[in-house]
Amino acid sequence: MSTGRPDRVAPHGRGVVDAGVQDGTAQAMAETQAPWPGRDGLRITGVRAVVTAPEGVPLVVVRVDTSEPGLHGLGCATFTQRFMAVAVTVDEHVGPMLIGRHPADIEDITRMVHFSSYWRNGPVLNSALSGIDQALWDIAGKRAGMPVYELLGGRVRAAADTYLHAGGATVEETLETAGEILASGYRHVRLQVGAPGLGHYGAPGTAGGYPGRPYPDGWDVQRYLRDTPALFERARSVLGEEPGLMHDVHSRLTPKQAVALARRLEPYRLLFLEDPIAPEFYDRLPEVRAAAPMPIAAGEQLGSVTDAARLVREGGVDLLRLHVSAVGGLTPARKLVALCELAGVGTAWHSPADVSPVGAAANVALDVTTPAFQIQEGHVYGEAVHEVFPGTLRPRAGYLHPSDAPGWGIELDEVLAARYPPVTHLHERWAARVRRPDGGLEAP
Ligand SMILES: O=C(O)[C@@H](O)[C@H](O)[C@H](O)CO
Ligand SMILES: [Mg+2]
Repeated sequence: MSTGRPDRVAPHGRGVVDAGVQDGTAQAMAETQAPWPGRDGLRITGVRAVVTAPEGVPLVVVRVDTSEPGLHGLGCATFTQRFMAVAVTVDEHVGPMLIGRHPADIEDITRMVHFSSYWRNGPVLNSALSGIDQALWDIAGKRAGMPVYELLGGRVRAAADTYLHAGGATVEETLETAGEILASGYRHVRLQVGAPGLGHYGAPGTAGGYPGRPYPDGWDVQRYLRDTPALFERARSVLGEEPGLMHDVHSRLTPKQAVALARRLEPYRLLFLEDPIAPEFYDRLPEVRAAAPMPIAAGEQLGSVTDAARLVREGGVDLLRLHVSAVGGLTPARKLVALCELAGVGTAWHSPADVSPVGAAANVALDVTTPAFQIQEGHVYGEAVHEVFPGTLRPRAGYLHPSDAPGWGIELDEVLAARYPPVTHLHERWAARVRRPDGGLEAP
């Protein structure tokens, strides 16, 4: 792993002598090799994680090297809240199993890695798996001379329509930002408004907003249930009928509160209402969805392909909203896409600042190759990200067009990446403050 922090740099074999990997020289493990001959002599020669935070958010990518000079692949393994755990999983546990394998055996390699821990799934293991999976797809594309979207069967649309976030301290501030986003060419915008104390999710608060309460910086659910319909009522009168509007509850409501909010928002015709309830209660999403007048989008916190499939099969979502790396990468995600297509469920992949540009490119490859696609969350990466990851997609008139370069079309400048060392506990410092005014912790 390369993190730009010398104290954390951990080359293979750090203090641990492995049966197959010694002295930092990668050697193939006999047991993890395919029981069939490779079509040619190409082999995986190295696997490592790189952690970098060019815009403050720690990103994890995996680089897989091969025996062919210059032929390597990149995959997104970003789980920003636990980036070090993912990097160690890649470097110490998973990477060595890939040495000597032919990079074309993506399905077998990812199944082998998945089964090999016996206890499997979860965001740490799946993010590591995604890093290698997407890197192998990148290599496959480069070998074929094709962008990954062609390997997936080719386009069914030109580009992915995206939305950005508008979140202000007041309704007017939120709508001002929303107006700027719409004026710059986007057709859809996610609206969040602030509140006293912590603020509502995605928008600022005011310190000490609930004086005299046990926790004056808290978040008040009843206030949220009043503020949100007021935000959307004003939004329609200011922004008009045309823009697509959405809202992220960020999983803070009970199923009944979620239904009440959804009904109050009906006149404003949201494109979707996101994460109305916490993942712990996903078995109650079907009842929320059945009672909600607008499409329900959920799933960014899923860390299991099985749980995601259940959400689709049991009628919990109108729009499946995966953090693709958290379910294990492109290989499991494309199976879920096929399930969505067959079940009449749409897709709206998670892609804010804590998805790497490689992951964002994987999202777009899925978006442009499935009829199930509905909309894509967008994030305008800062220039530092473009420098570290040359080829990072730039939205054009609100659309993300896939790169036509082979693979993902994205490279990684590791020298520059090292200039942006990751900082721990950014998200945790925020999440630990999400409490009600009585001091009780809330799902963040
Ligand atoms: O839909 C979103 O973009 C948010 O839910 C963020 O992904 C979440 O706060 C973690 O970064
Ligand atoms: Mg969200």
